[in-house]
Parts: sequence; C-alpha cells; structure tokens
Amino acid sequence: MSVAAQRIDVAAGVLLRATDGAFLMSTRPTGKVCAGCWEFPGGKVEAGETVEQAIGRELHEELGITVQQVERWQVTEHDYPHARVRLHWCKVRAWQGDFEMREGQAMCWQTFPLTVTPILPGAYPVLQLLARERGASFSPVA
Ligand SMILES: Nc1nc2c([nH]c(=O)n2[C@@H]2O[C@H](COP(=O)(O)OP(=O)(O)OP(=O)(O)O)[C@@H](O)[C@H]2O)c(=O)[nH]1
Repeated sequence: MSVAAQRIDVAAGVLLRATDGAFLMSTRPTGKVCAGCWEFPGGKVEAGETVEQAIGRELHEELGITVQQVERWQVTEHDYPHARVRLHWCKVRAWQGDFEMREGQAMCWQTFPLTVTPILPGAYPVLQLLARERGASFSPVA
C-alpha cells in the first residue's frame, strides 16, 4: 500500500454539556489544512497511544481541559485529497478546567440546527448520527 493510501487514525471528541446536551465545536487553527472550518476537537492518534489517550492529550493541548471520562462511540472514514482519515468518535461528558483556546481557535456550543459554517466534511456523518439521536436532522450545505 502506498503512503498516500494509508488511513490516518484520528480521535475526535464530542463534548456534551450536562445542562442542555449542547456539543462543542471549534475552528481549525490557522496554518492547518481547512483552517477556519468548524470541527470537533481532536487530532491524530500517535504511535502507541489508545484512542482514549489521544483524546485526553489533544483536548488538553487544544482546549486546556482535563478529560475525566471518554466513551467510544462511532468510527467513520473520509477521503480528502490530502489524506484518508479514520475518525474514532468519542463522547466526553466529564472534564475539569476552564476552556482556553490554546491554538487561537474559536469555540461554540451547538444544538440543532447548527449555527456555524463551514463544517469539515469528515464530521458530516457523525453530525447526522447525533441529529438522529435527538430527533433532529442535519443536512450538509452543498
Ligand atoms: N479533529 C478533527 N479532525 C477531523 C474532523 N473531521 C475530519 O475529517 N478530520 C480530519 O482529521 C484529521 C485530523 O488531523 P489534524 O491535522 O487536526 O491533527 P493534529 O491536531 O494531530 O495535527 P498535526 O499533528 O498535523 O498538527 C484532518 O485531516 C482533518 O481534516 C473533526 O471533526 N475533528
């Protein structure tokens, strides 16, 4: 298999706010592919790391929080021109600490219908699942 064809494992966290079930989305920082697009916080799983460890590390690096509970949820795949990713989605319901946008990103708590755009296409399937769980719908804007 060529390097270009290899899938990159990514851990992404769906932080759920206890009070109203809103979920956190953040923008991709300047300098990354698709900068400014809204996504779920997370990043690549490093060699030797579990998905749970990767979520803990990424959410601490990006948002400054300490994750206390991680629930593996779904696995989806997406092909971009620059990368083929396998996304390991986890629900995160408990964390400690105040949010600090350590990479200069923006963050926003969301419910359906979403108010943020554009959204990273790799997040569409999980937004559709999340919407279905809540009896709502999510349709990506073409
Ligand atoms: N964090 C995150 N990544 C996503 C989502 N959806 C999606 O397709 N991806 C893809 O997953 C990959 C994540 O890589 P990344 O560049 O953010 O990871 P990282 O923070 O470890 O980056 P770096 O080590 O290159 O700085 C990107 O190709 C991104 O396009 C999502 O909702 N959240």
